[in-house]
Amino acid sequence: MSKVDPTKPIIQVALDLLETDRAIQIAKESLEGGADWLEAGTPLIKSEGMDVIRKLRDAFPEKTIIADMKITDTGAMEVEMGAKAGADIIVVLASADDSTILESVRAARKYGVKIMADLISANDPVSRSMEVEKLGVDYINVHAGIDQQMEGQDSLSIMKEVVRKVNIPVAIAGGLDAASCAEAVNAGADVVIVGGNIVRSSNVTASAKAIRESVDSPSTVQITKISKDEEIRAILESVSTSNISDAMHRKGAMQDIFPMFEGEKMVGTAVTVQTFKGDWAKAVEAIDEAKQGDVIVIYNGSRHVAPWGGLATLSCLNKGVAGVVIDGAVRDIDEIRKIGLPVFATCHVPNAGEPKGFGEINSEIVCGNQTVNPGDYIVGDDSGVVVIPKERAYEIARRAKEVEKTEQRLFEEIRRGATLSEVMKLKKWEKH
Ligand SMILES: O=C([C@H](O)CO)[C@H](O)[C@H](O)COP(=O)(O)O
Repeated sequence: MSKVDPTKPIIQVALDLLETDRAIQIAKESLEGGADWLEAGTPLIKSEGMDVIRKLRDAFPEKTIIADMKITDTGAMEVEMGAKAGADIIVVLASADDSTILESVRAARKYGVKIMADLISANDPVSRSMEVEKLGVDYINVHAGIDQQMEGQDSLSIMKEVVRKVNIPVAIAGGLDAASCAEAVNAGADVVIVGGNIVRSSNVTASAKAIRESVDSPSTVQITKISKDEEIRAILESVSTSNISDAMHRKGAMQDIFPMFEGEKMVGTAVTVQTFKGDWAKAVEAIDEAKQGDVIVIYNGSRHVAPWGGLATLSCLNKGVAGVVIDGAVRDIDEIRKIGLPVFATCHVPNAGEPKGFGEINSEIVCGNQTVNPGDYIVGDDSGVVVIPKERAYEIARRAKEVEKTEQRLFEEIRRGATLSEVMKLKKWEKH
């Protein structure tokens, strides 16, 4: 049960952006959707300095403004900066030394502001929450950082313990959406801090409104739990290969592999095939090894003799195979188009080889100049094919989703009349 007002938990929107003018516009749209508090996010403060707090204060004189400074040292000096710039609540790292927290609290009392202690990366967050409460902080934030979220960490289970141990209001942050906000409120969160799922949405007001509704009526929100693999596949279905390439810092894209017809999306886990020029046996036998939702990834190496065609493609449908990638040629494009299974290859030719039987199924291969291991996630669309190592699949999927969200918001701002370089302030961010 919330310690502040159980009927109206607070929505704090984290303006994790780089530019003041975009932050102010997005803040306005979030408030229209029902957000309560405005947070100058850490990246925004680093990019624009304390001036962004002054500008937020001028633009929103009545609103509670949080400066997410994540103070680690010189507590008094930094709290003074935040307070004099116009913040109401200043964020100190709970993992900072006790001396820094005490100095922050003393300065906060002097300047009439409050302190929120952020438990991000604290060694023993539950014990530390009790310690920082004793040191005098006003709020605790149980927080899974953005990089931590990408690796699957979340803050809800820790928050459930923290709310039982402290008497001050508890905030929660870490990739919250409408459903997880409802869960957090049900578990006793007083403040839900939402960044990406509001500020990078193409419709900020609607996203804030959805969070407002779930926070105000948390018991009506349906929570569905799915497996990691289902979650990875669902995210990869919703993003593009370009989003994934950005998330992988331009690694993972196969070279010289193209869709054989357009408009097909393919997501699945690799069954790998090493075969040889003019030999199609292993490529076709791999269909029998494949499970529902697999992608058959073949190295063949010939541009002139195809190890794959229409009959093999039709066989894939019977096994629920999600698609085929061939470093080499494919034939029967007209049949494959009718069958509708996504097939990606180097080129197409009419010639087939023979079923000689050389090669391996499910060994490490190189396809399109990328190493592919069995079980790696393979995604294809009109831009090409990317391979995601299975060990990093969840993280890359989550990061690709963040890339997609950022782009959706940029699309929206360009649609309103700006150009890409204006929105991104390209000149300002060129290397000095
Ligand atoms: O504090 C945050 C992070 O460390 C970057 O500064 C975020 O504002 C916080 O995690 C909320 O953002 P989302 O996780 O994107 O909801």
